Amino acid sequence: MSTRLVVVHPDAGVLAAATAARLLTRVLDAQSVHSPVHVVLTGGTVGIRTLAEVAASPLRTAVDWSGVHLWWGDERFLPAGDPDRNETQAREALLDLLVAEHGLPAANVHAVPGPGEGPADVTTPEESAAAYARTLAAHAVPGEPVPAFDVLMLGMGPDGHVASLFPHHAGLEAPGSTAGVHGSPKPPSERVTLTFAAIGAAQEVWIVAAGAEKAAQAAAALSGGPVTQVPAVRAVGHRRTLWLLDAAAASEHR
Ligand SMILES: O=C(O)[C@H](O)[C@@H](O)[C@H](O)[C@H](O)COP(=O)(O)O
Repeated sequence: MSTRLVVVHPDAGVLAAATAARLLTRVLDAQSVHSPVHVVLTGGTVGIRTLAEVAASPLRTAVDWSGVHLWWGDERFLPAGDPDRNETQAREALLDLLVAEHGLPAANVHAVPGPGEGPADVTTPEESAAAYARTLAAHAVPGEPVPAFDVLMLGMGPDGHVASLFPHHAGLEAPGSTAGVHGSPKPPSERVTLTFAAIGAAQEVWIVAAGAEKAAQAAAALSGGPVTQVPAVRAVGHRRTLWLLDAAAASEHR
């Protein structure tokens, strides 16, 4: 039985700082029980701001990063190092620091292959998705498609998308654990995303959203709107789903 919690913070800055503290203590709790710990990161302004808050937190030194694996819920299909890649922004905000000074093995950072990357030398979002799915499966319990992610973080767009799962898009019903995306309404148009099946494998799913422009879709998702219109409604954790909002994004939720 999955439980749901809605937590509202006064503004985006406090939301990012609180989510960073929550992530660090959740990783600490998880690694006191099992290793490795798997965390899925998100792109977007609040997602990256949360990583910067982790980098600024003294609590980061309490985590044994050698036993943590980091993944992405989605990625823009752009060349390695492109400033618009979620990976690039995450490395700049936090991951480079964790690798350089806190013992996070570089091999534990599982980037989604961009054009020309990876052993498969991918050329399309579908090839990248397939390569990413193979890596996910290689780190899963035998027979499972993806690891049992301890925490899977998601931002939410004003249209209610999470990861790169957009309203009325084919990705909503994609089989398997990953999918290639074309025609994304949020640029760039080509992306790679986890599917809802992969998202649902997470013990905890955290949807982190700030801003009045998210209020209508946050309220729609929380009241159970159709997934074709508000994909975030299907972002549910196996054990727990947290909606972490600022007051503006929560302003239409009753
Ligand atoms: O690749 C991406 O763009 C993100 O993964 C995307 O899903 C993002 O999290 C939402 O669009 C929210 O973004 P903002 O927090 O910037 O509104």
